[in-house]
Amino acid sequence: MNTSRIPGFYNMTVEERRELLMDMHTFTEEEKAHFFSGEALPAETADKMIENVIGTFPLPLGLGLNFLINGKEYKVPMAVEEPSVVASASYIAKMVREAGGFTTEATERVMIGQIQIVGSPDIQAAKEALLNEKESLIEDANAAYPSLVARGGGAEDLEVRILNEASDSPYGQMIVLHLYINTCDAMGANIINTMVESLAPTVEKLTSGKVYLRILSNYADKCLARARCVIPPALLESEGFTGEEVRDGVVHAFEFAASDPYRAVTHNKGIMNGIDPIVIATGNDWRAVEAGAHAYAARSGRYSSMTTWSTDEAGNLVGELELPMSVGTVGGAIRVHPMAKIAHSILDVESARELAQVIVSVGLAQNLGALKALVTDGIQKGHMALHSRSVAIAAGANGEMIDIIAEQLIKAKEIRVGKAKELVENHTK
Ligand SMILES: CC(C)(COP(=O)([O-])OP(=O)([O-])OC[C@H]1O[C@@H](n2cnc3c(N)ncnc32)[C@H](O)[C@@H]1OP(=O)([O-])[O-])[C@@H](O)C(=O)NCCC(=O)NCCSC(=O)C[C@@](C)(O)CC(=O)[O-]
Ligand SMILES: NC(=O)C1=CN([C@@H]2O[C@H](COP(=O)(O)OP(=O)(O)OC[C@H]3O[C@@H](n4cnc5c(N)ncnc54)[C@H](OP(=O)(O)O)[C@@H]3O)[C@@H](O)[C@H]2O)C=CC1
Repeated sequence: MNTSRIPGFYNMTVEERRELLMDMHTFTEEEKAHFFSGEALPAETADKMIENVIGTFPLPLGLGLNFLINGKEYKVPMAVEEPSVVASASYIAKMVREAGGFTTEATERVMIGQIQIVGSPDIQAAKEALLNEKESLIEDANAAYPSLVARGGGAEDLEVRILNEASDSPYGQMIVLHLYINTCDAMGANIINTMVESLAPTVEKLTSGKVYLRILSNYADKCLARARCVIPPALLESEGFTGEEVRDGVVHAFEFAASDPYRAVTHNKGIMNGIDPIVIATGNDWRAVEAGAHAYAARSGRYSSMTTWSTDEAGNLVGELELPMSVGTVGGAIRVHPMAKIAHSILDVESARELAQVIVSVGLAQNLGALKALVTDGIQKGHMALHSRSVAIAAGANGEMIDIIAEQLIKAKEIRVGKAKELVENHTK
């Protein structure tokens, strides 16, 4: 039974959770071996992935539960070191599923390759020359990656921009060619770079200029994913707060973030709390996603909230998130890192477009989790209660002592390492 609603999952042992997943999903023997061995990434594999390897740096991998997106169930693998993130995502996903779940959509997967051309004697003539050869440039780019074209992707369009045209610009004029490439299910950085590099000699000839940079743009604003949720106030009710109060608080919190970059950065960090863990767990490039997301949040010219929260005519809370999402289900480390392969088996998405839509849903849920806590009890109550276990470990607790010290910290309402050290000393006396 493929449901993502597994009440009490967090009360099971790690071993019990793994066993349950084995029953719910199909894994290869190799995946099972990795899953149970505790060795997430063998040193020999790590040594082939990056340079100067001296070890690996594991992160906890948890499951965001309860996600219902476009009517499909998802258990979301999340690799993250911060307590309460997974719990909060699961909490809001549970609420949203009661309201019918997330609805999402995504554009086609069009990524951008840039070619920088400097020193053309007649910049307008150079632009014209490139545009006149548009079809043959696209053909040449595709000839550099025929397997992508065979999959239904490849270079589809081309644009030419002139930068710094104004005479008072402090920087030199240059031409930038944008090649629009459908990268199918790959994030596409290497594919794009291969294509734009292959065009450079022709571009130099056509423009009589010098080509410098030939690289993808991480501002993937033609590769967008959107998520939406509509929540009746009754589901938002919280101890001491009506659903309407919570709803209005969330809308005010959004307006704060939309009006003030100091708040917007923290608000958006809360969104990335949900996004980065799934991007990491699925073996994707989280720096690329982070860079694109923050640039998109500043697309109006002013850095602002990535999400919007409003009230509809029926009084429901409506949340929306649209972001560039340059992720893949193939390529890069995805089929190399054993845990990324396992994460894909659990997540069970069929395409990069589907993965992108799951990711923005988690980002939207995570944002609401934080905002709901902030406009009611404050963040410390839920977050610090879960953080208390890390504090106990930092103070030297181990084994069964961890939960005992964590409990004592919560009771004392002093969740800090100094207090935990005192408690550990008393405990071991
Ligand atoms: C932590 C909760 C969810 C507790 O909230 P609660 O009301 O005590 O939760 P509950 O006990 O009623 O449980 C509700 C559901 O939450 C999940 N859940 C509940 N507990 C667990 C757990 N231990 N492990 C796994 N899942 C858990 C689980 O799905 C559960 O349903 P069930 O399965 O029981 O039917 C809530 O207080 C919360 O969402 N707090 C916000 C936490 C948060 O945002 N953390 C991010 C770190 S802070 C930060 O970095 C960002 C920030 C805040 O600065 C961003 C910003 O400013 O905007
Ligand atoms: N600025 C940036 O963001 C940069 C990022 N990178 C890194 O690049 C990597 C991502 O590049 P990417 O090009 O995606 O990865 P790869 O270089 O691994 O290319 C993906 C490969 O997947 C194969 N493939 C199999 N099935 C499909 C499918 N359905 N759709 C598309 N391709 C398929 C293709 O090979 P074939 O056609 O032969 O089967 C293709 O070569 C990441 O590791 C990233 O960190 C690198 C440079 C810059």
